[in-house]
Amino acid sequence: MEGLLKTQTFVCSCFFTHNFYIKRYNLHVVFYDRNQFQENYMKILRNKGCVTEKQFQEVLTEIENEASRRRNLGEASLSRRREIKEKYVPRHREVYELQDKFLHPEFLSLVAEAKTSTATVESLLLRMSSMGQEVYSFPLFTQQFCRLVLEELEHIEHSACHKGRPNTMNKHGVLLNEFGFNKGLLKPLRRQYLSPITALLYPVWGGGCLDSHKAFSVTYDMGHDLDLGCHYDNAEVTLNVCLGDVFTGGRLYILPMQSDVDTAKSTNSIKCMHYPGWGVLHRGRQRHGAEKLVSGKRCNLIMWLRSSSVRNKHCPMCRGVPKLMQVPGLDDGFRISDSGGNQSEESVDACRAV
Ligand SMILES: O=C(O)CCC(=O)C(=O)O
Ligand SMILES: [Fe+2]
Repeated sequence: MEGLLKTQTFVCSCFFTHNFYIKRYNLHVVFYDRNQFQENYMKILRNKGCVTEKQFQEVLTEIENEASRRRNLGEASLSRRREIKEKYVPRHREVYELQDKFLHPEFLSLVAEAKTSTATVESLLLRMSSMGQEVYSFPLFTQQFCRLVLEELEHIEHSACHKGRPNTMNKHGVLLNEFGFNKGLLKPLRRQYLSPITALLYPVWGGGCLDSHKAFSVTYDMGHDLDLGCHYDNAEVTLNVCLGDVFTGGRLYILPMQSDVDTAKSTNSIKCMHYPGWGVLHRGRQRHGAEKLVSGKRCNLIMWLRSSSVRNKHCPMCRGVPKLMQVPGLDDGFRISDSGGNQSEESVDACRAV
């Protein structure tokens, strides 16, 4: 579908009102206006140490700035893409085109197995590690490819072009689609390599009918962010791949899903060490965060994998039926077909989601 028809892209209107993150108080909030905010959060914030009028006003200003940034985001993204296309000269052109030699031999064998008609979760588990609670880890990229990507990201960071930052929580890192990583690298990675795996691992979460993604890098360093607060992703399935560098600490922790706690499947959180080249797959709505980096610098590639046939029914961020808005420059993976039904890229008949 994609590439033949012009895909109409949408965001849920909650993007402009929900999930504002106040890092200082480690709090996610909904913001419609000052009165509603004061009524809903004054007490909560006070309990978290936001006690003076000045502190409260600072929080308000921060959220209003973020709300305004989101309103202008589509336009800003389009303008950055124009600038990048005109001015950015890559350092390593080859990393923009996926080649099998970038992929770890064990990952290629995992994908080959996933593509067979006899593949099962059990047969995949002979080639990947289960961390419990539908969290899986496996080698994905070669060290050499990670090194090239890290150098490219460094080159991007030092370039004069404006950079789109991943989201409210990650200010250090870059939106990879704006720099042209999607077409030749990330889209083929999702379609040809990840989808066969996610179809088996996450059938009820849209793993069999992924049709878009949002990808970005995240960076933690001694001079700036060291950790990441607990959150869930705007994704049906998330891929988190460590690119390097040399670091200690910074483990990914993943909390049990409420449904797993209810059925007593698990009450323990999972801790994943990051190894350069290794990827972790988890459900996007499973709450998680990054522990404090102890030394060095860590950079990871995050792909929020999306399935329109799942999210069209249920927005992962506000948890309601999405109120779709078309905003030039913004795409949160919701889709509407010409006939008004749900339509997804490559997958309508292949979708195993319920
Ligand atoms: O830093 C990490 O490994 C986690 C990043 C993450 O969860 C996110 O950006 O959504
Ligand atoms: Fe996340």
